[in-house]
Amino acid sequence: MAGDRTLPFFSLSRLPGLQLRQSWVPSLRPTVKSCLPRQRLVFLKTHKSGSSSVLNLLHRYGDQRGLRFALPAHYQFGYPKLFQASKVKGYHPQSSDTKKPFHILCHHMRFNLKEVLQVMPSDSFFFSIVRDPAALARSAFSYYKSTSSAFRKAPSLAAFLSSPRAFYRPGDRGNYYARNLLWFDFGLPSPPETKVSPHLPRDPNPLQLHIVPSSGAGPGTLFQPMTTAANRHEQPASFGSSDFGPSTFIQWALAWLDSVFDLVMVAEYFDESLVLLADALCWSLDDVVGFMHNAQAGSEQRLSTVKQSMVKGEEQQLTARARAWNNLDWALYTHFNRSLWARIQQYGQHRLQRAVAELRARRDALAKRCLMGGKALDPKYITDKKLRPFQFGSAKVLGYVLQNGLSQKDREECERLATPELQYKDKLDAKQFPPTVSLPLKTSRLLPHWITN
Ligand SMILES: Nc1ncnc2c1ncn2[C@@H]1O[C@H](COP(=O)(O)OS(=O)(=O)O)[C@@H](OP(=O)(O)O)[C@H]1O
Repeated sequence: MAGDRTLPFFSLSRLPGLQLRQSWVPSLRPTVKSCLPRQRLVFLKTHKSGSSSVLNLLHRYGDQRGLRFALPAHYQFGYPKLFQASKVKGYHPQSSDTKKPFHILCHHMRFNLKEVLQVMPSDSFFFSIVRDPAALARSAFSYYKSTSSAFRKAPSLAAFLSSPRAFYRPGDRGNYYARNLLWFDFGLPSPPETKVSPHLPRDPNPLQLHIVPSSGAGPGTLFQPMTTAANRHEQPASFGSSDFGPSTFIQWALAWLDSVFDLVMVAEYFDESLVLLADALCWSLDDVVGFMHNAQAGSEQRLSTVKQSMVKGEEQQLTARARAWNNLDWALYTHFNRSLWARIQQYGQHRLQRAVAELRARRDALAKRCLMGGKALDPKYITDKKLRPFQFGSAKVLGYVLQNGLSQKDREECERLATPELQYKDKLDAKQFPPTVSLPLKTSRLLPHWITN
């Protein structure tokens, strides 16, 4: 695979199964650093899945090392439209991987591999995070209550999930938040009730598949994978199958994601995921330790629904309905949950447990040192604008207040850990694009031409 890194553009370097398998081999000797820290990263920031907590560690890592972020003009890359390279601030087309100037691409987007690879080298580390669709639905319902027309009409999440079609119409305003949000964020199309043209473009993104109305070709001609490098390798058996239907489509989409993403974290196993992330990137535990961001007040009970053993009947029903309604996300979630645990097995369960315990101890120590009350607080206590999270949705978004009397060094470190994503993005933006001093006209006229040109 090393050779692949030198190949131009996207087509040859991210092949199903190959790069993935190699980058998934965990390091064997944790104490000896024989690897080089990876610093070209693409993080697909999925919605309502713990992604802001990951963003904070990426912001800090890049900030402290002077890495260049591919930043949106505002806070997202034209979402819900598919990502376009032209939305990156300071982007200029570069054909060669080595000339691509950015290290980290990590703000909200709808994933679009072809365009991402216009901005980021093809050997970047691609990762993302998923969350149990039941927990995600609870979070999204509260956050996007007024944004999604389906949620807006529904009196409660329970009412919505008991008869979602009474409230939900696919193309209506903001309704990507109301169903299969992860699938949408990964840039995947809906599976065929519709059918797929056999003639497909040279494009690695399944969104570019030509989906034709179901009155079109017969079932045997529904689908062929795109004419990319993938064609130079064995196609998975299911591709040629004559009974191609939604489940085959889902399997194909998951296989495609496996070929693109080096790691998909799972919010319910956040710390386990962080340990694997540090290992895969050759980063230290200190690089990945951080605080939880963007939690909504009252959500503690909602977290880790898959781990709760004693959920009430109603909650169980709601969970089951949310997973069924978000069937594509459930397929994604179970797939990546399985991959995570396979990877944990490879890493070693005991070794992982020790690392997770170490990570938590470091987080606890940081919380004690940095945070008033040692935990996230109601925004009414957060008067410092730099630290107050953006308030949106029907619940309060929690944030942090720093301890008094910190040394300057501690204060800087604690502030980095506690800074919400929007403020941190603004800070990085100001650093990468320092405001140009605009001199009064009279003065600038007096300046020599080599300064003004
Ligand atoms: N470490 C960790 N583990 C598990 N869950 C976590 C974690 N960090 C954040 N969260 C929960 O994720 C929700 C916010 O997700 P995002 O940051 O992705 O939201 S956003 O799309 O950027 O607005 C939000 O969920 P709700 O509180 O249920 O709304 C957070 O509580």
